[in-house]
Amino acid sequence: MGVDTKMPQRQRVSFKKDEILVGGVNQFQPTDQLFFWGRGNISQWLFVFASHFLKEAASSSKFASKIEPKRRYDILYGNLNRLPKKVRFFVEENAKVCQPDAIHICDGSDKEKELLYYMLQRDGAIKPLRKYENCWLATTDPADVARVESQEKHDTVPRIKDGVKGTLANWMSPEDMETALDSRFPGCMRGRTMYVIPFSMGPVGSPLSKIGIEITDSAYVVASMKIMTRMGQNVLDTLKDGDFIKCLHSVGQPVTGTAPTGSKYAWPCNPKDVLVAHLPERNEICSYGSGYGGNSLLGKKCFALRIGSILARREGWLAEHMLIMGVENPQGEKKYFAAAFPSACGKTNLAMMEPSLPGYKVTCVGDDIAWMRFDKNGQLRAINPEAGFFGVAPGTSMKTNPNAMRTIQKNTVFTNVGATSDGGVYWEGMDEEMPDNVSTTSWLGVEDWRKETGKPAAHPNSRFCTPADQCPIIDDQWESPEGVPIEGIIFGGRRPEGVPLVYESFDWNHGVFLGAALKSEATAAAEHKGKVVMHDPFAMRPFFGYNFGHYLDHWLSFQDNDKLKLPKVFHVNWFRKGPSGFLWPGFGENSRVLDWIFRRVNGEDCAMKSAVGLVPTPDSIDLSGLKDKVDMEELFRLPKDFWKMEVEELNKYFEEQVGEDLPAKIRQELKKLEQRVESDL
Ligand SMILES: Nc1nc2c(ncn2[C@@H]2O[C@H](COP(=O)(O)OP(=O)(O)O)[C@@H](O)[C@H]2O)c(=O)[nH]1
Ligand SMILES: C=C(OP(=O)(O)O)C(=O)O
Ligand SMILES: [Mn+2]
Repeated sequence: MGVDTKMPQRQRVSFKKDEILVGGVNQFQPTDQLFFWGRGNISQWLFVFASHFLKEAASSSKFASKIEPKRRYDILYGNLNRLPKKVRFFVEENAKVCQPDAIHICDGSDKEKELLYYMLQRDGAIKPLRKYENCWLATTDPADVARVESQEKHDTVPRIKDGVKGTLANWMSPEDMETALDSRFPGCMRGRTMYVIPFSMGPVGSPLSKIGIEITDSAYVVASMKIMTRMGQNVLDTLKDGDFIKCLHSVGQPVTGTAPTGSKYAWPCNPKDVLVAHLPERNEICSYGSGYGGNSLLGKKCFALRIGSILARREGWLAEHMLIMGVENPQGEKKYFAAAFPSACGKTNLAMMEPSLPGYKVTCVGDDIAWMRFDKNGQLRAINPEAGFFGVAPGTSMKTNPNAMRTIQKNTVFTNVGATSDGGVYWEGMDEEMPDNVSTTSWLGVEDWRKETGKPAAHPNSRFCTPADQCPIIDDQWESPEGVPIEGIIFGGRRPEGVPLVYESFDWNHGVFLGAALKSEATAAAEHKGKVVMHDPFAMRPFFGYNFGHYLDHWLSFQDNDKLKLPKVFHVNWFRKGPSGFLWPGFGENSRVLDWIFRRVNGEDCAMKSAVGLVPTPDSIDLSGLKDKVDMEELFRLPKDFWKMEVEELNKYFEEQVGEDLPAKIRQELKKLEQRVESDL
C-alpha cells in the first residue's frame, strides 16, 4: 500500500491586519506579528506562538524545489484508507512535507505496544529494567532535558512598555515564523517512520474531552503518549469526521539525505533548532527538534494548556495547570480541591499525598492539568484530561511520596534517571540503601557512579511516565465524564522568604489577585539560570495561550454570575526557609494545612484577618503528633519590609508586563494590599 504524493510543502499562512492578538500578550502589540516563547538567541531556540488570526493561504515555498518529492510511502502498520477523511488529509499533507520512509497508524493495542518497545530497545533508545515489570529506561541527549523556555528572554522579547522587555509574550514576524517552519519540516523525517497517534484528552467520548492527532517520528513519543493519553482506534471511531487538534512533531534529525544534523546520542534531537509553535486559529501545534516531555508529548502542555486555555476562554471554561485531589475527613465527608503550583513545585506530591493526620484520606484525580467548567447548577467541575503521570523523579521516595513509588513499579518509562546493576532505578532523594554489591550508572552513562563526585546520578528534571490507573489512591471518580465538584482552589509556589504557610483570600476578586501575583523560585523543569524568584501567574506563565490581561478578565467574570458557586481560594507555601532549611516538613504533613482549608470551606471560624489575607487563628492548625517542633510563629510572620517590597515589585511587574490590559479590579486589589501592609493590619 502506498500514498501518492504531489504537494511537497506545508501550507503557508498569512495574517489579517488589525485583529486582536492572542498569547501571553500584554498591551498593544503590532498586529502583523506572531508571538513566541524563545530560548536565547532566536536563531538557536525558538518557541513560537502564532496568533489566532492566522488565515490559510497556500503558496509555494522556497524549500519546495530542494525537496525531491517521494512518490510512495510504505504503510507499516494500520490502514490509511480507513482513516476519517480529515485525518487522512492531515497525514498525507504532512507525509509530503516531512518525507518519512514509512507510516505507522497507531491503534493503541498491546501488540503495537510490544512492537514499539521491541524497536526502541533494538535501536538502543531504551533499556529494560529487569527489577520491575515492563519498565524501561531512556536517557536523552544532555542538550535535551527540559521544556523549552526563554533563558535569556530579555534578549528576545519585544518592548511592552518603553524601555521594558516582556516576559509574558515573545513576538516574531510572520515572515520569520514561516521561514522558521519552512526551514525545518520539509524532509525532516527522511529515513524515519512517521507515527500517527489519535488521542483523546479526557475520557473517550466525554462531553468535556477533546481529540488530537499527533504525527511524530519518535517511537519514544508514541510509547509515552500511550501512557499519558487515551490513544488508539477507539479515538478515531469517536472522532469520525469531526475536527481535531493537529499536532506535528519531529525530532529534527533525518537519517538520510543531506548532511545529518543533530545528536550523537541514541536519542535523536536537534537542540540547535528547537521550535515549538502554536497556531490556534488553525488548531495546529508544530514542534521540532526536541524529544523531551512538554516539547514532544503535545497533548500535555501544548494542547491541554496553551491551546486549551484559548478554547476555554472562547467556550466559557478553564484550562489550568492544576492537580485535582479528593480529601476525606475523619467524619467521612469528602471534598475535591484543585491546586496550581509551577512545574516542580509539588503538584504530583500533593495529588498523591499520604496524610499524616489520622483519619484523613486523600485520593488522586490528576497531578498536572485540570479542565474545569461550571455545570448547570453552578457547581465548578473538573476533569483530568490526561491518563498518566509525567512526574519529577528526584525527591520521590517511600517517605515523601509512597503512592508514586507504588505506582511506578510496572509499565513505566523512566527518563534520565540513574540505573542500578540489579536492574533498578536510582535518583537523588530516593532514600534507599544500596547493597554493597550493587553499583549505579548515572544518567550520563558514568559507570560505577559515586555521590562523592558531586554530580547527580539522575538529572534534576528526570521523570517517570506511568499510567494513572496504577496509582493505589486513584479516585473512584477520576474518569467521571462530568468531572468532580471543586470546592477550593489552592495557589502556591516556592517562596523561601516572607510568604506564610497558608492563607485564604477575602473574596473571589482577591483570590484571582492571588493567582495573578503568584511567584516561585525557578526549578529544573525549564531552563533558567539559578534559583531566582520569578513571577509565574496562575503557574501558567509558560502556558498562557492568549493575552494574560484577558485571562484575568475571564477569571474575574465568573463573579458577575450570581448563580455560580465560587470556590474559596487559598495560597500555600511549603518552602519557607530558616537558617537550617525548610521551616515546614511538607509532604504528608501538608495534610495539616488541607485540614484547615477543609474546615474553612465548611465555614468554621478558624481564620483571622491579616495584611495578606485570612490566616489561621492561633492553634487552629492541628499539629498533634508532629515529630519535630515547627516554628509556627516564623512560618506565619509577615515582615513589613518584605511585603512593602513585594507590593512595589508587583506594581512594577503589572505595569510593565500587563499594562493597560490589567483589569481595574486587580489594580484595586494591589492597592488594598498596599494599604493593609501600610496600616500593619
Ligand atoms: N520540601 C518540600 N519539597 C517538596 C514538597 N512537595 C514536593 N516537593 C519536592 O518538589 C519537587 C517537585 O515536586 P512535584 O510534586 O514533582 O512537582 P510538580 O512538578 O509540580 O508535580 C520534588 O523534588 C519533590 O520532592 C513539600 O511539601 N516540601
Ligand atoms: C511536564 C512538566 O510538568 P510539571 O508541571 O509536573 O513539572 C513540565 O513542566 O514540562
Ligand atoms: Mn508533576
